[in-house]
Amino acid sequence: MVSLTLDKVGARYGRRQILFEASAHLQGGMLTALVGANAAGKSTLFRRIAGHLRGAGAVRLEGAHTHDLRYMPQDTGMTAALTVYESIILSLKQGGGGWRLSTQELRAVDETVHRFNITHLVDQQLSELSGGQRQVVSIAQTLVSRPKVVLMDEPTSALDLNRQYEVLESLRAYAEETQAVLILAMHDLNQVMRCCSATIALAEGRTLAFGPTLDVLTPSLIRRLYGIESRVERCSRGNPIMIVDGPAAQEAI
Ligand SMILES: Nc1ncnc2c1ncn2[C@@H]1O[C@H](COP(=O)(O)OP(=O)(O)OP(=O)(O)O)[C@@H](O)[C@H]1O
Repeated sequence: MVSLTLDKVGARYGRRQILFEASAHLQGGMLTALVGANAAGKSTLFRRIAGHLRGAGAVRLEGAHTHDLRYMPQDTGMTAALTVYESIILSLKQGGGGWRLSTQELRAVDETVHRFNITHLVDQQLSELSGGQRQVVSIAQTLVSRPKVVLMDEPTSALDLNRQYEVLESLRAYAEETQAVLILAMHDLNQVMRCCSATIALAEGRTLAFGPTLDVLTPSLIRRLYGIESRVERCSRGNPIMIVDGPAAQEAI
């Protein structure tokens, strides 16, 4: 089992402190959401965990090494003159090991292409993809090497409703199969409630709450995070959904 512990993690850009003692303990095998308002520090926390930024506190991995970690930033900028298939192979080969593909590696590429339902895109040039297609290809590139720790910055922000469901289900299946730690920075709280077992809530660089998603995403926390009045109800299938009533009164925040 893989686990990731954030122990009073801090981070700064130059002299500006962005993260303050962010703490959480994440188990593998499920999806964890990272939520918070714009500029709360979600991407900064990912950069700190990925080792792109230094800072106070400690990031501890158990059952995995730092080379097992993949970070998919918000803007993946696909400019290389490659086909989708070539780009996924390139991602697999980034860890080294020469250019010859073993049967196992070929199987990993094909499995990933199937998992994310992009077989029809494999021969297409990256430059010819739509925004949503690029996002799914980027997810495939991130997971092809079967990393044990995965940080994804808004992985479904460009996807239509159907594709969001499909991709989040595939990510959940990947986490279960590999027992990997997957953290997804997300703004769609309904998708978070549906797919993510645990949630970290970040506000102004501090972890306000961490735990089972439905315990974290209470109306009072949502009011505090976003200044929004909301309530949680059940849809016709019994799943929790968040109803937004509107902006909270200033004195209530
Ligand atoms: N490279 C950088 N240099 C200086 N400041 C930065 C840099 N990147 C981000 N910041 C600042 O750090 C703060 C947190 O930004 P971050 O990108 O981590 O927020 P976020 O929670 O991911 O936001 P969003 O939901 O809008 O993507 C912001 O105030 C931002 O201006």
